[in-house]
Amino acid sequence: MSASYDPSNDGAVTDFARKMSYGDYLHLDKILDAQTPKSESPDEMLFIIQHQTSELWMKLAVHEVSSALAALRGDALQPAFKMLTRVARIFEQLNSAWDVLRTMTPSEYTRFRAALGQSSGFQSWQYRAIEFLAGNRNTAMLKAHAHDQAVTARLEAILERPSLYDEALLLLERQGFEIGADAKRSEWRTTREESATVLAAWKSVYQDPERYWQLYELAEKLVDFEDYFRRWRFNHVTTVERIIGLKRGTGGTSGVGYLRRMLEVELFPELWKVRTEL
Ligand code: HEM
Ligand SMILES: N[C@@H](CC(=O)c1ccccc1NC=O)C(=O)O
Repeated sequence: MSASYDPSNDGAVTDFARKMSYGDYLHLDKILDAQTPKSESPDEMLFIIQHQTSELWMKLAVHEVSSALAALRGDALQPAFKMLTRVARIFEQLNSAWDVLRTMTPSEYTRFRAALGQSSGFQSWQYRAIEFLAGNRNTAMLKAHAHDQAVTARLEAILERPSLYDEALLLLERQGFEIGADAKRSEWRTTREESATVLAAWKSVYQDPERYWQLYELAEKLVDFEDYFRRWRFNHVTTVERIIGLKRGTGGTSGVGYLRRMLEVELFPELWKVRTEL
């Protein structure tokens, strides 16, 4: 291609005075005007963009998990599978993003860390929404959002209804499996108790995949989702240790100690336990 090539001779549209352009459609004016570093550090831009892009991907994850949950409720398994696959891919994307942030050294981060004040990813409501939607429901996590009525209302609305895993268990029941206490719940705000009855139901599914192919596929989609989610947590805690060591978090927690504890959280416990049983 020569430097004098003019795409408008090829039909490229160039007059957007009265037409919607790429930037108009994507509201790039808003998005690209939202990076305001609080320090002189040249690395703060990386930190901001890393978080903003993560929040955009999380927005899509919230959207997809919500849709998957509704699809399961309506017995539309194929669409739910497609959405869950997409959620796993989003997490893969979030996981790769750590490689960019890891290029920031402790010395570089220290130059702007004080400017962050007490803000922290701990206050990411979209992250909490994903956890709540999946089924990890610790209502104590609502406290950090009490100052924001709109966010609190959105999180409360998620807690009012069954989680993704609850919907998977209700589907098991509709397909004829005994799920015990999970079939009789009247409130959804808290994380359910692990159950031997549910474990036995999943065991039957895994012992005869040909017979229960759809439930088997659903179980593996959920495990895939949790697998990627765990990798995200692991990448986070490793990056955090690499950058701030064992310092307390700006959000007030013990930092790496807190994040290591969170590595133990299981979203779909019986789906992991069933492996030992086969
Ligand atoms: C320099 C990079 C980072 C450091 C040093 C860091 C540090 C921490 C620490 C210490 C915590 C514990 C809460 C606290 O007391 O502050 C935390 C929580 C959290 N961070 Fe980060 N973080 C980093 C990057 C990120 C990125 C890129 C994201 C993506 C959005 C993120 C999202 C979160 C979330 C969602 C939590 C809450 C986790 C939970 O409650 O299980 N962090 N972070
Ligand atoms: N908790 C971090 C600060 C931090 O990482 C952060 C601060 C503001 C916005 C997002 C953040 N990312 C993840 O926690 C720290 O203790 O250094």
